[in-house]
Amino acid sequence: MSALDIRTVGGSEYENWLRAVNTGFLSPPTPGTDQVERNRRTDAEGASRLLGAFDGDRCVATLRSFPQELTAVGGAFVPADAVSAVTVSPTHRRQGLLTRMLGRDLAEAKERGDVVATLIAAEYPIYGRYGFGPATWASQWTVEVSRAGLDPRRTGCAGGGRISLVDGAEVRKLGPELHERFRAGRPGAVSRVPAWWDTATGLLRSGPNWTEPYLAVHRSASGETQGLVSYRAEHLWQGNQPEHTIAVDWLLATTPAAERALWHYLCSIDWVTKVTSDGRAPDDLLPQFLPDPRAARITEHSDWLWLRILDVVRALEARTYETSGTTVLEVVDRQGGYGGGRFRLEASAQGASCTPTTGSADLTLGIGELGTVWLGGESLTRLVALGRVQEEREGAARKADALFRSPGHPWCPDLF
Ligand SMILES: CC(=O)SCCNC(=O)CCNC(=O)[C@H](O)C(C)(C)COP(=O)(O)OP(=O)(O)OC[C@H]1O[C@@H](n2cnc3c(N)ncnc32)[C@H](O)[C@@H]1OP(=O)(O)O
Repeated sequence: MSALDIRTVGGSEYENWLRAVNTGFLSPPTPGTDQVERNRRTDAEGASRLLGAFDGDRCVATLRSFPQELTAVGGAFVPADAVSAVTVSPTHRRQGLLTRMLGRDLAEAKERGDVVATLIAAEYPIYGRYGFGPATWASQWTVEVSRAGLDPRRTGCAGGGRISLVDGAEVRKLGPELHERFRAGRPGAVSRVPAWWDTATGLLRSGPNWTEPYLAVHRSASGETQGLVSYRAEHLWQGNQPEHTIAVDWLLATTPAAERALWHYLCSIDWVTKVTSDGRAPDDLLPQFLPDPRAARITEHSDWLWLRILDVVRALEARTYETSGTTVLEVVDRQGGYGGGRFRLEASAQGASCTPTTGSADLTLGIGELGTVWLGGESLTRLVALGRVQEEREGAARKADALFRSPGHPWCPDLF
């Protein structure tokens, strides 16, 4: 283990710390004024906790965490310790700095009473050893517009809704409230600070290469804002034929009608032959909005949000369950003191109770596996088949799956 000093980073060390973040992420090392301004704002608004490891005057390792709310199955907002900007400079890797920084951050999160820790993993093998498991997945979709079967003469919304192009100021006004309604209905979604909207609309920029996106809002017939989309055009002329691509930065909707209208709008823009979007839910309704669903293809699919349960009792009591039933879980946590133990979960439509027990277990699983099934995006039966969860009683995984399953896949549209 490295003997370097790890400490909370204060104001005057901020740019030194940011230089280390850029170095770890292989970005140009010296932070520009745009990046410093944007990150300072985001960190101040988000009440970020910054850790750094110092070798002499130089910051060589970084970790940022901040308070977040994560939507559980059923819509409750659960307090989370969101972890990001994890870097160790190439000169100081594999000396235990990540282990020390994350150990300290998770211990403080547990002490504060956070129920889970969350992060987006840069590489799959890093975080499993710390009790994290993948809990949401994201897909990249590509729509071949000419195969979609949409009528090119129709641009209107069904049901009297309306789509308007708007500027950044309007999105900053409408977005936060729309997002609050959205995240209440989507397990896996996370809270946002106001700076998220300033960054998405260019008021805050990370560097000189920023270009302005197109922004459109969907309003229902009664005038309620139900959807927002940000997109850009990638130009391609084949001879004298336009074959442009619309690349969606993000698309949020609170009703299927608004979602359908926004995708149809994007597919109806003249000159456009392809519409692409990263980071969508694996069970996105997009293909089913098209007369020919095969026009929409998943071109990439990967794990996205990772979860580390810090408090098994509160995590299991915070979510709802599809049916009534009881299961006893032996939860193995290699990092003692966080989440391990044997727990009896009793679930019904009225709520759930989870209590430590000495009764015999139905299933034995790691804390990371519990994180993986908690949002309903993975099944215990599959994890048993993979040898990652052990059935202590025949049929226990299937029975527990009936409790844990959720009507839709969890989805986290944010990168943090
Ligand atoms: C939430 C986020 O911010 S995700 C971003 C993560 N950061 C990056 O990917 C930037 C580039 N990488 C790095 O900065 C560093 O390599 C880090 C942060 C991933 C790891 O930092 P280190 O200080 O080297 O990790 P540390 O020495 O504590 O390693 C602990 C264990 O994890 C293993 N490990 C660390 N990084 C990796 C990796 N990328 N792939 C596989 N195993 C890894 C180590 O081998 C070690 O295993 P061991 O205990 O069996 O020997």
